[in-house]
Amino acid sequence: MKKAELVFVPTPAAGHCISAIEFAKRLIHTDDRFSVTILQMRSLLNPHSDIYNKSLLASETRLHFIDLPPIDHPPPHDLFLKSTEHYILLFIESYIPHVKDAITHLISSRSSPDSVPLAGLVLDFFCLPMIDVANQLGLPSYLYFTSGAGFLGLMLSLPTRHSQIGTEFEDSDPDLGLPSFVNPVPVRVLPEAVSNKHGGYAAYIKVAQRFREARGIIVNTFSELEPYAVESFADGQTPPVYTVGPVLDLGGQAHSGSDRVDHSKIMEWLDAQPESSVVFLCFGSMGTFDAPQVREIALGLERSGHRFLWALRLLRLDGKLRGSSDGTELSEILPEGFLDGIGERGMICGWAPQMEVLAHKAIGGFVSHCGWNSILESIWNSVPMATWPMYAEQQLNAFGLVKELGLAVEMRVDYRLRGGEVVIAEEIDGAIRCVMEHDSMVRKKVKEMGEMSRRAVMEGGSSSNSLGRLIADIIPID
Ligand SMILES: O=c1ccn([C@@H]2O[C@H](COP(=O)(O)OP(=O)(O)O[C@H]3O[C@H](CO)[C@@H](O)[C@H](O)[C@H]3O)[C@@H](O)[C@H]2O)c(=O)[nH]1
Repeated sequence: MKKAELVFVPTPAAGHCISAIEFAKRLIHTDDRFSVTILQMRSLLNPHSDIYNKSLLASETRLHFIDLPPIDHPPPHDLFLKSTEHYILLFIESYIPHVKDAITHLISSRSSPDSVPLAGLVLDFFCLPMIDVANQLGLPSYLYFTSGAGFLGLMLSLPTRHSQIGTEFEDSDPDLGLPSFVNPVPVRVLPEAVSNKHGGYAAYIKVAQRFREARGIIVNTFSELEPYAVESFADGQTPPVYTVGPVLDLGGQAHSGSDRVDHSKIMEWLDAQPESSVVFLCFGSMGTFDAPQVREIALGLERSGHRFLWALRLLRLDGKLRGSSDGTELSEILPEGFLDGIGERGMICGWAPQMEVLAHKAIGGFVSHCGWNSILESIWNSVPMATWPMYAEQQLNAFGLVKELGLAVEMRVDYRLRGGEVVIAEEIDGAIRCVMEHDSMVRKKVKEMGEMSRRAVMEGGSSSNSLGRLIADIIPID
């Protein structure tokens, strides 16, 4: 039997890395000819990855991890504050020599005729400059895209616009006609990077220019969710696109590190709540708020009168709470009497077992930052969302959910607003009421889409078939 080993290079941040690992698991569980080696850079933002990886090593015999040596000169931290995307790209590019060494070593260790040959690289989108390494070593490269097809369409369109216009987007630019969206897309919902003059735009262009060099693009979506976008890729220029999603950490294993808050307490509290009565607020692996915004959320929750579970993280990446001193107690930030007043009506935690929470019958709505994994998890569990995008492509995802798909209620948030503006309690209250009480159409659509998402990955479903086509491309039938 012909076997094949793939080398995955994920961006070392939770939203990317865990998705890539889950896809690797999907691949090896679907076809026992595959094994996967994952090259790991030092984690940018996910200190818990080690715990997860160790547990996987014990259970997945065809999944291997190689820790790349640390880089000598990481980019200066102030670049991160000017443009996260620029920083991440520089960080990843510094790893190229280590990636090349690791793969060269893997190839030379398989020189005997009965060893499993390397069949290609699977790269995260920030890792696309590593296509050069693959080319030098004579290996094909696939892109594993951890976000949706709508955003993929934007990335594919950037090189053409860049060759014609050559500069960053401006807020005054007219709405954009993107093949991956039915409606014209306002520039204000594009990722901040495309307007960023401190390296963010240049980083996006650099990466976007490599997309069409991939042998195939694997996307964590399913064709029933974004049919318009998926069809737009059949343009004769885009490499084959394989929609393989939802790829999810269904067991919630990846996010259950031992130092997380007491998950069983959260689940016990949910068990005691009536069906569909709790609104869940959670903002991804990196979403944090400053003190004034935390207060407004608390006031919004109070006004709405709904039961809530709020995954609240105060600390920023620099370890400090903006507008407050380090180590500020929650009770000093929240409105007076809030913690005493909520009684059994609400629960605040630092990190929630999101997948498990969304699957719980007590959850009636989800206020989400619209990270792509959160969106898929919400759809999978048929939970309607209220959108609160924060950074990266989340505003575009929110636009897609609300305007194109009708799967979410819009909260008016302009994440580009800087300088102390907050989303006020009235807006938060309104969105919570809308998602919990009024929008039966959204609820119905999410339920239908949730069912479709589960069918997509079953045998004969669209994503399962697409994965089959990908496998046939990697190991062609003789
Ligand atoms: O308290 C928490 C917070 C998060 N999660 C999990 O963490 C993951 C978060 O992923 P995602 O929703 O995609 O958010 P980010 O971590 O912010 O993901 C990054 O990567 C995504 C995929 O590329 C992008 O869509 C986002 O914009 C980008 O910020 C999900 O699986 C959640 O279930 C928890 O389990 N508990």
